[in-house]
Amino acid sequence: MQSFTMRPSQLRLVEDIYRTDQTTKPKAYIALGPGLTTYTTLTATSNRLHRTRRQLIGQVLTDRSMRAFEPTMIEQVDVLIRNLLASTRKSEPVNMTDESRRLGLNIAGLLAFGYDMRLQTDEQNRFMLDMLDAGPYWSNVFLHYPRARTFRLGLITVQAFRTLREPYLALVQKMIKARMAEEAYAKHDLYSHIAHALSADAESGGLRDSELWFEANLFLTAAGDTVKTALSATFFYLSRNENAYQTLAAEIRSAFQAGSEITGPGISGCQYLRACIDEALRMSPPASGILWREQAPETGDQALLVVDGHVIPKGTVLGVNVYSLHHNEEYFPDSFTYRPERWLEDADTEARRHMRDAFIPFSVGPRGCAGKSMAYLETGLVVAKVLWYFDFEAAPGKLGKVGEGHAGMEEGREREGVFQLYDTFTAMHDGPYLRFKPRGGY
Ligand code: HEM
Repeated sequence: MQSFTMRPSQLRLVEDIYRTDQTTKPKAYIALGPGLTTYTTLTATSNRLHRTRRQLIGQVLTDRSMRAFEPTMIEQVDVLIRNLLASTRKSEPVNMTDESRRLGLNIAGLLAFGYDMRLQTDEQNRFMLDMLDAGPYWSNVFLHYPRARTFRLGLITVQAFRTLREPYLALVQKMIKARMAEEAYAKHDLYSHIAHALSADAESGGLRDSELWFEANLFLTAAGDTVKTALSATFFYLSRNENAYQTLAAEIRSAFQAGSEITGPGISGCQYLRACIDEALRMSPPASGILWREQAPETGDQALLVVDGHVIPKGTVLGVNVYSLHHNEEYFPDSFTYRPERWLEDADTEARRHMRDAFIPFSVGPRGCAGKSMAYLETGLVVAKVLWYFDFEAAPGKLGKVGEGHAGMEEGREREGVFQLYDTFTAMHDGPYLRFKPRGGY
């Protein structure tokens, strides 16, 4: 008789399904890409193709590259700070989902195309945000139900999409044209890192022009749409948990002498900040559903995929639901309570190790997020700068309740203290509406 597990089994599933090169993305993932025959780093079903692509695009996402990109990011965060300041002059509450979407997508555009869409200050290009809501929504439908493309639903979607897609593609074309008109090293963006690999033949691991721009386009969703949720959720929980708010405010306000000192290296020492962000990512993961996998064809006909002691038939798709794992009481006691302190209790116990292993907002293994450092840098800078310059609280009245659960909503959505997400592979949400008050002489 074989004995398999001393470890709780959801962790074993994460280990066997994700922390391995025996699995890959199933074919249906193509729905998340630009077309039915074109793969990107995110959608590649061949692990070999994936490795090459990941190596190429990974160059612009390293810690070193992020240090060079940081001033551009900070300029955008400062635009947000000015917008929040303007809201205080008009005494208007601010919807943090809207602000975070504009900021997140604008920064993604700067890294992907070296192009400033000015989403935070100008209405003109904000149709991009509608496409980035509709795109993941429908891609998620087709990911789970690929045959829908061939049915009437497919036709209806194509029609509905056309009005959103045309201006979106026109702006993408404009960004590409503008970028190609400049020297490769004129900006610190994806192009500057991988222009050298363009037009090389496939054998040498190079990229065709169009493939580069599909990867750049992937950044818009991968970086824009996820960071928006991380930020909205962090602000939601801070505005409802006085202790966490006060502890974090004290940390940020004692760590820096001026807002201009808030930089990547500076916030890396702010442990409570990181704990607040991690706790928000745990409770409201930006990709909250199941990241499907199947046995990789490269493992060969004879290889067996064994998951938690079971042989999985070839072609079976499987995965772990991130939201449910992050709310598994075995790993996260009192899992619907926002408690950043859980990340700072440093006893090296088995329970603590299991908790860390069960925290997978960025997924894990070879197909885990390529932009994790960027995500922490961006969310950390925003939250720290906002708390440096402002005090904030939930807006009064009904507006202040937008984004939270309440009795009478569908089952599972009744908890007031929980930020409500709608799974679209990434997530849709609304709120929180916050009222800001400038601190000190700002
Ligand atoms: C809080 C923010 C973020 C979260 C929670 C997040 C989460 C994830 C997850 C769960 C995956 C795996 C998807 C799958 O298995 O299908 C992923 C992949 C990816 N993410 Fe992120 N992400 C975030 C921010 C970013 C940023 C800022 C970038 C920058 C461009 C980025 C780039 C990517 C890329 C390129 C992939 C594909 C990686 C691969 O397949 O090798 N992400 N992300």
